[in-house]
Amino acid sequence: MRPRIPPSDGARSEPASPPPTRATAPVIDIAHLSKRYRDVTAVDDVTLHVRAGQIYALLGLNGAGKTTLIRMLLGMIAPTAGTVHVLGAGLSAGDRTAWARVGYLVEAATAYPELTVRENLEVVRRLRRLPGAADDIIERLALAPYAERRARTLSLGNLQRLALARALLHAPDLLILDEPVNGLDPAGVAEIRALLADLAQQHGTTVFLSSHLLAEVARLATRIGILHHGRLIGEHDADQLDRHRRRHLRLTTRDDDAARTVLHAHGYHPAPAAPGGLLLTDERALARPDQVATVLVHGGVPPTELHLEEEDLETYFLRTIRQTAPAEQPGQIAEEGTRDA
Ligand SMILES: Nc1ncnc2c1ncn2[C@@H]1O[C@H](COP(=O)(O)OP(=O)(O)OP(=O)(O)O)[C@@H](O)[C@H]1O
Repeated sequence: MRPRIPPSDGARSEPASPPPTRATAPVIDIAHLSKRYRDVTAVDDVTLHVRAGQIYALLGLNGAGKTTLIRMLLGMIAPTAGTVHVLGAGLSAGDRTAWARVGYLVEAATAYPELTVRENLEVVRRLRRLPGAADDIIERLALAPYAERRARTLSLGNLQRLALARALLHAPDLLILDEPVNGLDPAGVAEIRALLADLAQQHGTTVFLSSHLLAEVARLATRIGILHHGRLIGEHDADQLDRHRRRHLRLTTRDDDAARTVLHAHGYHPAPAAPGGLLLTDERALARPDQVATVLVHGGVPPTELHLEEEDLETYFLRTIRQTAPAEQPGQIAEEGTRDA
């Protein structure tokens, strides 16, 4: 276990209303952050906080401003306005103590092409003066079969694993990852998801990551921010996401007009569905589909099919984005949203 942020100094023995301790202070504290490039506002007045142990996923389509925000977080570029604090410090200010506790991966994974996977990790280990060998991290990132291969011969997915291994080698308290699952196949995505979840749950590592794979990454996060055109248009605790996803009861009968009349008579509000059948969104219908079926049976129009359907995460995210972008054509957004890595 790595050292945790100490609690308040304990000089007083009596419990009192807790003062704001370092343990409760955000690990990442971003306030009114903006970055403008001539006529492009890449990041627009973003305020967000990431707390210790959270896995915060910043989700957005290509060009939403994710990389720009992460580069400001790491002090690689200067904000046009606003402030950024990481572990209580500004990383750009060259605070070595904070840097020693941060692992990061930004944009395309790179490595020394002529060195093997193991040698690449050894370089980082020596630079950081870390004890031991790199075997543990090689195992954890499933890189053992490639340990003696030169980096230039690796697939994109394995290069990404190597980049993650480098970011994790010094067991950082905070991991900042820009598109960490880029180039990985679905099995690779699932592995990285398990690894990050384990780091957060078993070791208390805080993770801040960005991705355009909305649904894929949302399943890993404990908190989600949606970035669109540089603006943070929504934030949710992951366990609250289900509340926001639309649900409906889809039913078909042999006579939809008769079914609609029966349902109306019982206080439901059916709407026509495409390509046929009816949709119900009444809370009462969603909570008790069996009662809807009973009403229809008693009314002489038994349902031939009855499904409780829930919007998937991808659809939910795209709807959220679309609602804040009325000027755009839905088709454009859908295309953008389904674009692959
Ligand atoms: N150095 C730069 N000069 C001018 N415009 C830039 C620069 N860097 C980024 N941008 C613009 O800022 C916007 C946000 O880009 P950014 O790379 O941060 O988005 P992103 O969400 O990371 O996208 P992607 O997933 O495609 O990497 C884009 O319109 C991009 O063209």
